[in-house]
Amino acid sequence: MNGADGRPRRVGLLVNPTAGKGRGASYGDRAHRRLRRDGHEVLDLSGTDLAAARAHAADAIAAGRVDVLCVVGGDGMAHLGAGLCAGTDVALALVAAGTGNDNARELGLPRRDPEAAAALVTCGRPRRVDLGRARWGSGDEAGERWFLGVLGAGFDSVVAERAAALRWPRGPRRYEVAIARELPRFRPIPYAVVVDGGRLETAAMLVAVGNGPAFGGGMRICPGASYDDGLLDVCVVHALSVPAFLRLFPTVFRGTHVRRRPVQVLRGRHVRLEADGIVAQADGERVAPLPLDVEVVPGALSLLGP
Ligand SMILES: Nc1ncnc2c1ncn2[C@@H]1O[C@H](COP(=O)(O)OP(=O)(O)OP(=O)(O)O)[C@@H](O)[C@H]1O
Repeated sequence: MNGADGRPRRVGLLVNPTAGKGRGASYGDRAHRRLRRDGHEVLDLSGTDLAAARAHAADAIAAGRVDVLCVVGGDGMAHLGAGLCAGTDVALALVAAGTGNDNARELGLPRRDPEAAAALVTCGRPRRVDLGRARWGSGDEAGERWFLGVLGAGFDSVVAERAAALRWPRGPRRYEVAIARELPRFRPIPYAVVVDGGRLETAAMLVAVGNGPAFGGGMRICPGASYDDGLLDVCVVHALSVPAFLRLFPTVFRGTHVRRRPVQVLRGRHVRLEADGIVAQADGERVAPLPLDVEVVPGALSLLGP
């Protein structure tokens, strides 16, 4: 079937109904209606959970049944979609419906407007963007994960692990509770960070590897990162007292923390992160315990943008 512009569009639609405190379900319906109205053939690949959604979409892509994958959700869905489309000819469309939407915002995509976002399938321009690829383990234990925005391994990911383990409260408030519990006991983490062969050993609060600039709902942890420069930005927040760490926190939303002395920014194509007991998160999704090797893969994703 042809799209409104005459180009063939078989659209795999992947909706996370839980995204944005339940906004995902209605945004998914609205995106679906818009795609159908624009004349596209829509294949609903959504699942009851993340694993089912991933399996449906991976099967459809492997079988050559879709030209475009349209994901409806937050950064977690952008993460999933980027990984599914990486290295394929299937273009990704993002319908931002999350709480953070860091990638959609930094990529200049519509937010809170599912019709406008879905319309990019018809009239958007495909743009090649870089992806990060994290690899770990060997043999049967080996794994890899693509990511679009930021991979974090430090205080941020310790808090995320803690929040995931909490039964109560639900939603973003669980991060506030997790921060309140972790902060008093948190000690700088001994890391080895190897960027293009240059090894840095340091005690730090966190290390973030950015293909894009932001994570955590507007925190521009790697403000100089660009999705199409063929490089990863690495932000190291060296050891700080808890009060000094708290004072640094608001500056991260503006990205001005990088001008402060305890913060160091490195840039390169390959990054190895080593630390004991730290589990990395990327695009807000759990990845794997360190050590990890991260590389940038230039132009790995075709993204539909304005
Ligand atoms: N049916 C489903 N399909 C996909 N993911 C689901 C589903 N149900 C629950 N999830 C969970 O939703 C998480 C991703 O949420 P997503 O990022 O899309 O929204 P958000 O957390 O509200 O937004 P943001 O990450 O931008 O703050 C995944 O980790 C996954 O476990």
